[in-house]
Amino acid sequence: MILVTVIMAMVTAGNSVSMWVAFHACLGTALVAASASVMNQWLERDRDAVMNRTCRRPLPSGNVASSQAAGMGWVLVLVGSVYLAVFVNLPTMWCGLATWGLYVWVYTPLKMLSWTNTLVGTLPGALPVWMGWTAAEGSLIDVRAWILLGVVVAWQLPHFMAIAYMYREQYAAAGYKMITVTDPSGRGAAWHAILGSLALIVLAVLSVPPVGLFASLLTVCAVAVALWQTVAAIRFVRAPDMKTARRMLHVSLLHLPLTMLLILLSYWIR
Ligand code: HEM
Ligand SMILES: CC(C)=CCC/C(C)=C/CC/C(C)=C/COP(=O)(O)OP(=O)(O)O
Repeated sequence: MILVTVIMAMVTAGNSVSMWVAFHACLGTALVAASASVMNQWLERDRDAVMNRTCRRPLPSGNVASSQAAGMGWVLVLVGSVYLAVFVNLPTMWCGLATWGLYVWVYTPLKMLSWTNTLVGTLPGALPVWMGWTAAEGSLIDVRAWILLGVVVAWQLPHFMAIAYMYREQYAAAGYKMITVTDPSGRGAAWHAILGSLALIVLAVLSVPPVGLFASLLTVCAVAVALWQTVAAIRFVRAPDMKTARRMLHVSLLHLPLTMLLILLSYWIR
């Protein structure tokens, strides 16, 4: 899904991108993102062993040695960054390194320190959008680059608050300071999800602007999808439990691809 956000941003940046640049941008992003995942699992190997959700991963299950993982993480980020610099461009490489640094060295340690970690984590989750944007030679002072970033930032709130609630006991056992651990009532998580969903309604209008009849129909669809996410968040606020949390997660997994499709359609008919 990260790569789908990259492709969506590349297309909507407005400069026609060759298939080769698109391919190189996706492969380079995948290499740097793979490194981020490996480094995250290397740093969290002991805590991953405690959680049922993560204990079967390669490091805690003993299939990969700690030194192998660390080596692989560093090689992947090095190869991925050089690849982006050579085959795409330097701004994309810098966006990739910033995403990687924020995820591995800011978000990952912050999970042990403060419930604000998720707010920080939304940035590396969304920044690949800017990798696609810069790969297409888009300017980062263009307001549309910020709107697209905002969509993926806001989307992660209902997405992850559902997960933080579903696995709150495992997170607590591993020592993570997720908001559902520091506030087990689920109310704090629920409000994050509501605010994220409300922001998604505004961002739906901004990212799928109603300029013309068919475009307005697409705007209505984008707002309807964001409202669907908001209703799931409201149900979770009113009764935080496994059922309402799982529903909110499932809606989020449909919300982002649907919104990206509508953004692409509204770009193509312009
Ligand atoms: C703060 C940021 C994020 C956090 C903390 C987070 C965390 C998680 C976790 C823990 C799961 C596993 C749920 C389970 O085991 O039941 C998950 C699932 C998923 N996430 Fe995220 N995520 C974040 C951002 C993103 C982003 C940016 C994308 C893509 C654009 C994404 C796409 C997905 C998808 C497709 C799934 C379902 C597939 C799976 O269970 O592996 N997430 N997320
Ligand atoms: C180009 C590049 C570097 C892309 C990286 C994008 C990326 C990995 C985004 C994930 C965002 C995020 C905060 C995930 C949760 O990790 P977690 O540690 O909470 O998940 P876990 O508990 O399953 O390990």
